[in-house]
Amino acid sequence: MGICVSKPPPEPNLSNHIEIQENPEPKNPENPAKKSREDGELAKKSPFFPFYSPSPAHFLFSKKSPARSPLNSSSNSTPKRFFKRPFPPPSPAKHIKAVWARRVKPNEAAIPEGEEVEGGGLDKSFGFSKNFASKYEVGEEVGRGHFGYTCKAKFKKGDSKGKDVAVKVIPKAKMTTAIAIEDVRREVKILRALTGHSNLVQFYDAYEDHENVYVVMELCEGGELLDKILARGGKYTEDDAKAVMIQILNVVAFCHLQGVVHRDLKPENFLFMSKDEDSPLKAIDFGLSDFVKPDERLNDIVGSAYYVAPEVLHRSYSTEADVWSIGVISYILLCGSRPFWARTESGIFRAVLKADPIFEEPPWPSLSAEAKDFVKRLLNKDPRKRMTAAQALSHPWIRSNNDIKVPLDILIFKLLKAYMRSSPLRKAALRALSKTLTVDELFYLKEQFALLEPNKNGSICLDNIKQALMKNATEAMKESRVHDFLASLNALQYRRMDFEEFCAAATSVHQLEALDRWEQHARCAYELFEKDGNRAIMIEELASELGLSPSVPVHAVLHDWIRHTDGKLSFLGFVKLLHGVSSRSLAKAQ
Ligand SMILES: Nc1ncnc2c1ncn2[C@@H]1O[C@H](COP(=O)(O)OP(=O)(O)OP(=O)(O)O)[C@@H](O)[C@H]1O
Ligand SMILES: [Ca+2]
Ligand SMILES: [Ca+2]
Repeated sequence: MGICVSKPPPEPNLSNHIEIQENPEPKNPENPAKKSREDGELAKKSPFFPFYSPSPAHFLFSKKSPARSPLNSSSNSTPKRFFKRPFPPPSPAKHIKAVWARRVKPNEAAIPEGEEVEGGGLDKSFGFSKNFASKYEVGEEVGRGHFGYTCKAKFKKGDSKGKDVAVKVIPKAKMTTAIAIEDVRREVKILRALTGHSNLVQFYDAYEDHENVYVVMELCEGGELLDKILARGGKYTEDDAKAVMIQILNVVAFCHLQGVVHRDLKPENFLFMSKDEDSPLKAIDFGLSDFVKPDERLNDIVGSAYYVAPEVLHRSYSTEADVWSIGVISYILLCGSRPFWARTESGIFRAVLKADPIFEEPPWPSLSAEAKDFVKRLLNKDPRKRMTAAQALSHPWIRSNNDIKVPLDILIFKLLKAYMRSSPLRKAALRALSKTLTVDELFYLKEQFALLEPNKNGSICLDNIKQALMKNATEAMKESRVHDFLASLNALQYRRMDFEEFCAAATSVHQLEALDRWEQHARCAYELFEKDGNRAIMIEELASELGLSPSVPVHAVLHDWIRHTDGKLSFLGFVKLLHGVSSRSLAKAQ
C-alpha cells in the first residue's frame, strides 16, 4: 500500500524532545514505476497542497490530531519517494539539538511528567507572586510546546472578573539545568520589559508555586500562523503575504531597537488574536530570546533548524539572525515550501550554509520581481548584506499599496558610529557613494532622518538621537545598553549633521554591495570622488589615514590602492576605503 497517511505514526512523547534522531534514508528503494504512479494518485486524492507532492503525513497538520508533532516522529515511516521538489509543506519545527543538549539532563527522559527531579542545588525560585490559584480559574488547554502547555484561564475576582487570559504553564520538573532555569527567568524578564507593541502578545504577570511557573498573558484565539498557512494549502497571495509580513517586520524591528533578539521566529510562534480575516498577528514565545548590545555578537546555537540563520551555525550573530528567519517565513508564505529542507538536522544545516533557495520553479515565475527580490534580500547568507527589519518595511514590495510607517532602525546608530570614527578620506568616499543612491534607496534614509526630528534648518545632533531613542525606549533598552552606545556618538554633541552627510554616514556599503547594480554605484561614486576628493597620497600617509598598525607591511598591501600614473587612489583603493579597513582585516587578507 505504501501510503503512510492511512496509519498514523506512533504518538511522539512531546515532553521528551531530547531524542531527536537523524532520520535514516529508506532501506529498500521502491520500484520507480510504482513510485511515480503513487505520487500521481496521491496528488489527485490529497486535499492538501494540490500544487506540490502531497505531504506524507498531512494528518499531522491538523490541530485536532493527537499526533501534531515535529516531523521527526513521522519521517521514519515516510519513504523518501513522496518528497520531491519543491520541498514538502511546512510542519511544526523542532528545536535544534544544541538547544536541548544544554537544557536537558541526559536522564530526564526517564522522569515522569510532574515528578520532581533531584534539584542538584538548582535554585528554582523566581521571586514571582505565589497566589496564582487564588486569582485565576484555569480552563481548557489551548496549546502545547516543548517547554510547557498553555491553558485558557479566567480572572476570579476584581475589575477583570470573568475576563479570559492565556496561561503558559512551565513545569519546574522540566527545568533540570541552570540554563533551562535561566531561559525561563529571561523569558519573563523580556516579556515584562517589552511593552506596548500591538503585534506583541501582552504580558500580564508571572506566578509560581512548588510545581510550576505560570506566565499570564492576553489570550489569542485565532490560532497559529502555521495552521493558517496549512489551511490555505500553503500559499498566500502576494497581498495577503504582505499583510502578514508587515506585522512580523514591525514587531521584530521593535524588538531589535530594544536590543532583544527573538531567536525562534517561525510560523508556530505567531498567533492571530481572533478568527477574523483581518485579525492582528501577535509574536509569542520569547523562551529562547536574549538581550544583545548593539556591538555584541552572540554565540550559542539556538532556534529551530528550518529557520536558523547561517551565522548562528557559525556561532557569531546578532539581530540579523531573526531577519533570516523572517526570510524563511516569507518564502513559505509565498510558495508553500521551505527554502532549506533535508531529512536530517545536519542536512538542513548543510542546506542553510551552502544551498541557494529555488526561485525558478512554480509558483515563483508567476510572482512579482519585487516579491522575489524582497525574499532574496532577507535570505542573504552574509548578515552584513541582509536587510534589517526596518529596511524590509521600506522595500518597494512592502511599500507598494501600503501606507507604511517605518520604525527607527538600530543599524543607523551602528553606521553613524563607524562613520564618526572614519578618516576624512573615507568620509569623502562615502559622501561620493551616497550621491549615487537611487530614489528607492533614499526612501529609507529619508524616513530614518525624519524620525530623528531634525531642526528647521534640516540638521540633527546628538540630542535628536537621544530624544528619538527615549521616545521608543522600553525597560529592555536598559538591559541591552542601547543608551551607553550613544557615548560613541559624542562627537555629534558639538556639531550638527545635515541630510547629505547623514546619507553618507548611514549608507551600508556591504548592503549596497549585495545589489546587482553595485558595480555601477561604485564606478559612478569613484567618478564623483575623482572630481571632488581624490588627491595624490603617499602610501605611508594612506596607512596612517586608515590607522594601520606599524606591523602591517604597507607597501606590499597598499601597492595597488594607489594609481601609479598620478599617485591618487585607484578604483580598488577607493572600494577598499569605502569598506573601511582594519589592520586585522588586512592581516587576514595577506
Ligand atoms: N497567549 C496565547 N494565547 C493562546 N494560545 C497561546 C498563547 N501563548 C501560547 N499559546 C499556545 O501554546 C503553544 C505553546 O506556547 P509556547 O510556544 O510559548 O510554548 P513553548 O513550550 O515555549 O513552545 P516551543 O516548543 O515552541 O518552544 C503555542 O504554540 C500556542 O498554540
Ligand atoms: Ca513555541
Ligand atoms: Ca519556546
